[in-house]
Amino acid sequence: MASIFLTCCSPRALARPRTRNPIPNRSSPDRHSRSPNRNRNSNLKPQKSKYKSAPQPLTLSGGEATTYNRLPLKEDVEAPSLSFAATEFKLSDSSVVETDEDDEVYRLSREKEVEVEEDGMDSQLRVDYGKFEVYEINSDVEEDDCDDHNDYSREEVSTKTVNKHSSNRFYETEEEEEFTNGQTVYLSDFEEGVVKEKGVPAVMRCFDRAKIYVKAGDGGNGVVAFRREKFVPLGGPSGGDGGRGGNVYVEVEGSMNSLLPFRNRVHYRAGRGSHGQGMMMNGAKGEDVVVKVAPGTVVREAGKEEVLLELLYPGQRALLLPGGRGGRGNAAFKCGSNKVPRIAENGEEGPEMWLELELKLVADVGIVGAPNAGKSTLLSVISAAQPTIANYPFTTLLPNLGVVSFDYDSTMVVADLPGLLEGAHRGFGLGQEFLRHTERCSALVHVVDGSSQQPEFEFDAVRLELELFSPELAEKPFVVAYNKMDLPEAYENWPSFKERLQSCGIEPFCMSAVMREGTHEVICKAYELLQKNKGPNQEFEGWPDPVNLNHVADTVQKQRRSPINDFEIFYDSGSNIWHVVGSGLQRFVQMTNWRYADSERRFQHVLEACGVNKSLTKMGVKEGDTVIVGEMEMVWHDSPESSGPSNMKKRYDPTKWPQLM
Ligand SMILES: Nc1nc2c(ncn2[C@@H]2O[C@H](COP(=O)(O)OP(=O)(O)OP(=O)(O)O)[C@@H](O)[C@H]2O)c(=O)[nH]1
Ligand SMILES: [Mg+2]
Repeated sequence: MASIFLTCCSPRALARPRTRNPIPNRSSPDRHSRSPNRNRNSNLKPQKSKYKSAPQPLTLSGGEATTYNRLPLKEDVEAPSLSFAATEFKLSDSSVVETDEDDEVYRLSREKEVEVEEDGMDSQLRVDYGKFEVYEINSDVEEDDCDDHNDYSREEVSTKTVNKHSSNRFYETEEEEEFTNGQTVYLSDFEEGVVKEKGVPAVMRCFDRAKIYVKAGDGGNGVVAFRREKFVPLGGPSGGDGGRGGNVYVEVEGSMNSLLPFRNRVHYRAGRGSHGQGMMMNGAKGEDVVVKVAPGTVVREAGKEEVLLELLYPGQRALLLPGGRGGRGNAAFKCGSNKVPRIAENGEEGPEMWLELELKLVADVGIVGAPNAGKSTLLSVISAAQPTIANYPFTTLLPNLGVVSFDYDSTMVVADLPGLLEGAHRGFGLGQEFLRHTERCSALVHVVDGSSQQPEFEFDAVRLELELFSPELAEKPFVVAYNKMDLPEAYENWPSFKERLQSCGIEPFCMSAVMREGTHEVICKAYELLQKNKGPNQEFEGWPDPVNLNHVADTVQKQRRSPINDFEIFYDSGSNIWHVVGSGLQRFVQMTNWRYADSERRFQHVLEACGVNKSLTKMGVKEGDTVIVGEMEMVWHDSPESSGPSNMKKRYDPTKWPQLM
């Protein structure tokens, strides 16, 4: 385990919530303008002699804020398990923090010692580095995060951590602390997969993930009515059927490129069908609801792995949940033996479900690289996209898409992703949050900041992160674009970088994104790779079979059509209760309107006809036993002429009566 030293501010400062953005304010004079004019001094094509004679000052934007990402050796990361319990990582040769053996919580994967200065008191604070998530974000996102109601409460998490460290004054007042090097640390439980969720601001989390509730409309009820009209004696039953409930559709909206709208709306309910009316008037159909998602959205049922839908192309529409059938009115029950039926059905309940949406951007080429390498600048140069560009790491918090067009026929969609940090595959930084968006890319462009201290290591770091995140991702064809060639240090490093990569069989490209030099070659190469490795986007020929998209609705319909005599019986010997379970039977119970006298008779008849009574007798039901079918609870009575369940009562009455004192 490793240790790290942290300088603490005054306790007052600690107690106060502090911005997580260690980056200079936008209005701050420290911050460099993104205008290419600042590079006017530097020549477009650096000439060695010129830089030697009059080297450009290192204050040129683009070179100074580059973060150098040193990665641990791959074996060091891979060897230990990432599980929570008692795992040791050796990230450096620093001293290992002693942890309390009794407390499993403190036995974490990595620990770094933090030196704290507090009110003149210098002390060595032992901080469990594994509990921190390190990232930098910009302040407007932070605000967004704060007002998120669905957000996992960071305070909750911190409180837990505070309790664990209750003996430590530093943690009693502080949930976040800044490292001296400008990084902000949040306390959170270090549990694989959970850390990322808790630490990532809502706007970023909701960018490509959402959880929504959908419900198809219930069918309208049928009614009992009789025709009464002058000169029409015995007009007969005239109760109309209820209207069908509205359906739930999921449709791909081409203009959407995130799932952020689902932050504002979570519940999608289709309208219920109108009830039938007298004079044979059927109810109106309920209003459909269309859930619009971005191209590339994967739909799952909440908590399940199985993918229900994968919606890739604008205009695709899937019928997810069909609305409930309208109940029949008494006119529908008229028959030769019963010309005056006093019975009508309830509308069928519409199915409901919680869905998890996940967006994997449909891009042909993904631009990856360390923070501040110039990825967004490249995208802005090659496409009409206008991503935010600034001279500090993690300017890009959400992926940006741009369309590169070579001519009318050949275009490709390019995604600029947030920068990758050391440990990104374990949730550090932001990049990993969005790495899955490259899974659908056919090629990658690695932008390397040539002005960083060791561009080769920066490149290796990103490669390693990709590999650790997903080996398939690392196998995708890629172009290496060595950026910022207009800066002297980049120019000087280029030969060694090129040599190093060539020795590995990679032919790197050099460019200056700001000066728009060399970018065309890079993008042409990426296009060439794309053509060679056509992904799912290119394989698409024509619209997919619409029946496939409606398979969820088909399953629901199939379930609805299941025969009424398809049931199972379970016996609870402790309480003498017989449970009769079968979707056809349960649906029948739900649609029976018990207010009408004929309904109970019909129900008894159905139980007899579909063999429930016979099966119960065979299984040994006794006088007084309870029989439960759907929401109805009955008592079994043996009688010589006809035995069967009677004394029906609803198991749970949904009506909530006010409590009278
Ligand atoms: N001198 C020089 N500066 C560049 C060049 N390309 C980008 N920059 C500068 O580098 C800084 C970072 O550029 P971005 O495009 O925001 O970098 P990024 O990789 O998108 O950064 P993140 O979004 O934070 O990961 C900006 O100040 C750019 O103006 C270049 O070719 N030459
Ligand atoms: Mg960027």
